[in-house]
Amino acid sequence: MKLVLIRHGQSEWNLANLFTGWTDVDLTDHGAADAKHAGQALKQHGFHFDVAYTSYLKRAIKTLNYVLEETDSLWVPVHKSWKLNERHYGALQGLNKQKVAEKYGAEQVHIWRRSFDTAPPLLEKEDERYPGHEQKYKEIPEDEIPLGESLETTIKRVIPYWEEVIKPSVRAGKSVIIAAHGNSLRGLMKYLEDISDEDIVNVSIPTGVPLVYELDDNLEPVSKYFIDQEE
Ligand SMILES: O=C(O)[C@@H](CO)OP(=O)(O)O
Repeated sequence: MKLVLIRHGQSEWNLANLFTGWTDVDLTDHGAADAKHAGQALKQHGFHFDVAYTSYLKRAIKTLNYVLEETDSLWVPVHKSWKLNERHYGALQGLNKQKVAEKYGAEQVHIWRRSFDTAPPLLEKEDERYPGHEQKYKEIPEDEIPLGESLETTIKRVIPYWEEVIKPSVRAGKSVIIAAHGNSLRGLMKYLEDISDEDIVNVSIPTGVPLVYELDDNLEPVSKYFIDQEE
């Protein structure tokens, strides 16, 4: 069985080097082109999909749509969930990564960006960036609306969604693609590959490049590879 993961193509805030998290920024033209190339590469390698999963954020949704279009799979059911959203970056959202590094030090910024269990500074509920103010998050119980997430707390929402919703589709033999984000996908990779809390610090995922897992009958990964968009 194969499972395809793809991080969205370059977003406006990737380009501007801003902490993004749940901020719903669009793809750049470059990001849209990356997503189309990813779809073309998947098609060349014989991929087609039966079902797709993505987040509530347009950079992932649009990336998925480009991939589905290029693989003649626009018809497939698409399931969206906030549980696949990027890690919420709390009070860092909207700040420039370089400027924050100048103020707090590169090491602190690396810890905020890549550590397993360090959360960013949290938002206040009165903050306009609080997700509870947005229509699309009205379904989330108030005590589950994040004020800022570590990778560890992101995993606590991503993995139940994988186990309860996505995994049954894979187990049923469906060809599944998940279009999501750097840190929601790092959380899933950590779980699938049993990567340690220490080693996950060194894992980053490129934008707009499909990552294929080949899974055995127990859905344990037996191999993984990126599909190069230039091929
Ligand atoms: O800003 C963000 O939300 C993420 C993804 O772009 O950044 P990083 O995990 O690389 O800090």
